[in-house]
Amino acid sequence: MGKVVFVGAGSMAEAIIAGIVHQRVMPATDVFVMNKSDEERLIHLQQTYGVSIVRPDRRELAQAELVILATKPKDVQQAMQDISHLLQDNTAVLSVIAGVSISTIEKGVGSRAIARSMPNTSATIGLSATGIAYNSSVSLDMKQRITNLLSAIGIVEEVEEDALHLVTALSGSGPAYVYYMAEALEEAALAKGLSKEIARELIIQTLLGAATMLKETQNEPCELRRNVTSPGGTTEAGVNTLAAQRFKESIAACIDSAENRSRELGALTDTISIEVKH
Ligand SMILES: NC(=O)C1=CN([C@@H]2O[C@H](COP(=O)(O)OP(=O)(O)OC[C@H]3O[C@@H](n4cnc5c(N)ncnc54)[C@H](OP(=O)(O)O)[C@@H]3O)[C@@H](O)[C@H]2O)C=CC1
Ligand SMILES: O=C(O)[C@@H]1CCC=N1
Repeated sequence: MGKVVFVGAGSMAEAIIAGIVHQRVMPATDVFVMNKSDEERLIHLQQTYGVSIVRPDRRELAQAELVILATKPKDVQQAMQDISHLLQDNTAVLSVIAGVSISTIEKGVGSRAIARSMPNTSATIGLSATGIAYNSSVSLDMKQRITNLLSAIGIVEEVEEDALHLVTALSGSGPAYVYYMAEALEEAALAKGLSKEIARELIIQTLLGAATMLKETQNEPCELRRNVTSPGGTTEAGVNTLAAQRFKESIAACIDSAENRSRELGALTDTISIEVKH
């Protein structure tokens, strides 16, 4: 991959940069970062990862093989307006922004190779679960390069663009659900007198062990659950309580709300018209 420019330098950009740099996918100095105004943030990324800061004339945008859009959805229109006239025709654009459609990005940066992805913050440690969709201008070669880049931060699954709303709800937001579960387990344990240190260690190992069992045994989650559940035992008592409190229905409603919000964010950005300079 040639030069890569991140437009937006927040937590998601940092997670991807950390993955790219730690996995040595490309020289850190070929990774450039720019944002709206927070210079301290750019310096932090430069000092932590060895990436380069886009210069004031933003010449790196004209030299980029790939531009990664990593702003909040509400800021992407302005960001695209600021950069589109600086891009070469053969520069590809990869978005990591929730909800924003490929057609909105095409309106913002012109007709070119565009990929829309949904990684998650586990990218920081190379364990993102990333969904991706492409427009028809992305060549097989560019798909491969983008997949290689994103593989440095975890697994990559190509899906139809519309499915990215669901992917966002499932694996984009997913780490937060797991952390919420960890919070709940820890609060329950602390309330019953276990020390925070011991509770934390037990919970981390339990989540890690369960995720690893799912991956390594390839068994169905319900089968693994049954293996833990002795008839008349403690797990049955606990799981029955979760079922009575409508655990699965809560999770289904959670995914539904997050997917709907992704669609809403997309609809909001689709309706804003921008002045395109290219
Ligand atoms: N956090 C997550 O778990 C995930 C997030 N995402 C997506 O990643 C995107 C970024 O999220 P996150 O990193 O958390 O957001 P942050 O708020 O941390 O970062 C947003 C960045 O965008 C920059 N920015 C705003 N306007 C412009 C502009 N006009 N030109 C250039 N840069 C601009 C900001 O710069 P400044 O600070 O100077 O204003 C900031 O660096 C979101 O769209 C989100 O949907 C995707 C997957 C997971
Ligand atoms: O909450 C959000 O909107 C972003 C997208 C997925 C994770 N964080």
